[in-house]
Amino acid sequence: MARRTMSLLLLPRWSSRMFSVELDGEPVYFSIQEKSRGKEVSRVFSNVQNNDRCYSLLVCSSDRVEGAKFYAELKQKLLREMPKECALSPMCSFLPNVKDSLLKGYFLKDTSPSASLSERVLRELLQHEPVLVCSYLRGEDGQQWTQCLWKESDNRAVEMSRDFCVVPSEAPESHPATLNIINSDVFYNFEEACEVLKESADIIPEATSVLELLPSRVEARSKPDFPVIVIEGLDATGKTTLTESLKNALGATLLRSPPQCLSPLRARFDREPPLFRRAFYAVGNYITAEAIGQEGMKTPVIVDRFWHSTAAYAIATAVSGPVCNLPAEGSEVYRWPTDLLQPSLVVLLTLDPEERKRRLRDRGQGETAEEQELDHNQLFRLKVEEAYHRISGPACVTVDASPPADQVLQQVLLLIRGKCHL
Ligand SMILES: Nc1ncnc2c1ncn2[C@@H]1O[C@H](COP(=O)(O)OP(=O)(O)OP(=O)(O)O)[C@@H](O)[C@H]1O
Ligand SMILES: Nc1ccn([C@H]2C[C@H](O)[C@@H](COP(=O)(O)O)O2)c(=O)n1
Repeated sequence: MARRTMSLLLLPRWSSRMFSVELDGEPVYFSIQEKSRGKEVSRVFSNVQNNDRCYSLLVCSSDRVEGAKFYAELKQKLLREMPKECALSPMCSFLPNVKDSLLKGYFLKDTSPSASLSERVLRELLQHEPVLVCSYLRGEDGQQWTQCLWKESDNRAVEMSRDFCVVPSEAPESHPATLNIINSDVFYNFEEACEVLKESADIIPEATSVLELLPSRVEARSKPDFPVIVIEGLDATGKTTLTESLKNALGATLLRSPPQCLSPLRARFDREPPLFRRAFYAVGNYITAEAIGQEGMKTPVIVDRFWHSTAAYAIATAVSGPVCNLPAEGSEVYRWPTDLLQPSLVVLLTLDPEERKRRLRDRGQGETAEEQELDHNQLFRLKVEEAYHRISGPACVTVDASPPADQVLQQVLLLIRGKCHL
């Protein structure tokens, strides 16, 4: 196994860090603080029995491509190699309010009879991979827990200090994922998204094919002469139906993001971790923008999904838990990219979840993993919709998509005529 590059950035500030473990889809926070009597036990440890063992693993790579790939592989590796009694919860560590300080990993609770298998797997990971490994020791009072960082040289667990222990913490002002959204989940200019594809070409050969389809740089084009109308919404809200009708009604050109030329590569990137998947969709918007620039000189242009989709799905996936965990309205994560063509109007189709499900069932096509997630996970659906609403520059205009298709069309035509003077 090749030795991977390890970042030492966090070690000296370990005690300033906060930790978050996902329990039932909700982050539970703790930190490492000076021991004092009467502190509560963190909820993370409240159901740990005497013979159970707890560990944390944090990915700590100085190379973002390697780190993203390894984080995705780590889960599979742990599921494969750890004892079957070992439960895995996503966790992270971060410096509150410090951008790019997020380290992702897993919290492990091992209830198997012996420590030998799990400790062998963890020792091997520590030797060969960019990970920090900690184990947790219950204090003599049977209540407080100490965090022990494993030392790399001899694979021994080293107690940070008996004077420091795990204590529950209040949720930070913003969800930890927010600290790393920019340029990991959402890209705010063409160059940043391209850079990820360039860096990943060694491990994802298809990245080279995507790069070959891209404009060499994004040219500052003059605004198209004709209006550009983007139709957004969750799957099965009626985008395809409406965009086809608008095309006919307005004599418009219909474009999509991602564009047709990326279709053969899409499934490959949908299987990749968020860093690569999101960079793929981000550059797709720029290819579509090129086409909008050309077609918009000749006819009105209708676009089926654009930047709002790219950002809203990425933010909603990155941020766990309920809608209130999303970055607040007005946050910089909702801003429009500096170099991406701005449409004249963005329409967001909204639909009652039951009606959307009925339409999905009636359509009977396969769903992508993210579409299945939307179906099963009410919270995720709410977060995507809310993120759509918060994106600005241009903001979207909501249209109720539950009436019959011809009525939705008339409603949107009214909007277009009002806003775009068509
Ligand atoms: N206003 C409407 N009333 C009833 N059914 C509709 C309406 N609009 C679309 N449908 C039907 O709902 C289903 C989903 O519509 P459509 O494919 O247009 O959605 P979509 O948003 O493009 O989905 P996706 O994003 O998954 O491609 C289709 O079977 C379509 O015929
Ligand atoms: N411009 C776009 C278009 C799509 N996506 C992503 C977001 C979802 O994962 C999925 C939905 O697309 P659909 O299956 O309805 O074609 O694709 C994006 O990020 N940016």
